Amino acid sequence: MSSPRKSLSGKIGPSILNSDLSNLASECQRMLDSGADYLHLDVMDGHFVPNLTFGHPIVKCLRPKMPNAMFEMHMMVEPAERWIEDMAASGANMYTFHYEATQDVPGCVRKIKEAGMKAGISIKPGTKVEVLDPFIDLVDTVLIMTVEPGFGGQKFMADMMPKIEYLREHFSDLDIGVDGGVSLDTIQMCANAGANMIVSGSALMKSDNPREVMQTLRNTVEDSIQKSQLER
Ligand SMILES: O=C(CO)[C@@H](O)[C@H](O)COP(=O)(O)O
Ligand SMILES: [Fe+2]
Repeated sequence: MSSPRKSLSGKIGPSILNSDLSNLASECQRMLDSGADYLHLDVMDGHFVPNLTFGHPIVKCLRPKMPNAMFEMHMMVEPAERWIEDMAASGANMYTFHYEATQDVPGCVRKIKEAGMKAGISIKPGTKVEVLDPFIDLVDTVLIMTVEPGFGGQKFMADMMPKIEYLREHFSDLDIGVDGGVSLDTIQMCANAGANMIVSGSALMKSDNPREVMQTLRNTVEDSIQKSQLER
């Protein structure tokens, strides 16, 4: 018996990397109040990427202030497995690790699930998308990087769109995320390619009206999903 079809929806996850980190909780709350579906929290270890951000102690402090928020942890750390238990204990909902940062993808996913979180897998711009084929059934989402991980505010790499197109063509129900330089100028490309989980940092943080930007990003994705479903 085939499993029931999952219906895709457009979701917006603000990245708070380029926000005022001295006011992290209020910046997160501002994004939630503006209609964010989840928060994309970028964890960098100064080793896998050439930058440092924050770790599970911060997540633990944020959690009680926003008990119902969905925290997706973008773990730019090596080894990828290192912080699974601590992040789960601190209140993270999803642990998105990098393919390039582990020797054992299935083992890493198993530990994430055993810790009670959803699992996401991400690839850097230089990694071929086909390497993910054996692992798609194991994970909840795939996150395609459209900048070199490490910094917010970089230029969107349009040449990553074929990776998203490949995934959407082969895995029609998969939640596909895109991260890096996503803005009102680049969302149409992401939506056309088939991304449905939209991470956006600077474009939201710099906007005077993040609610309107989120709504436009979401509508663009939803329109594209509807169109592709009509074409099926
Ligand atoms: O993971 C990363 C960068 O490594 C991202 O989440 C970005 O920080 C998103 O910010 P913008 O590129 O949208 O400014
Ligand atoms: Fe990120």
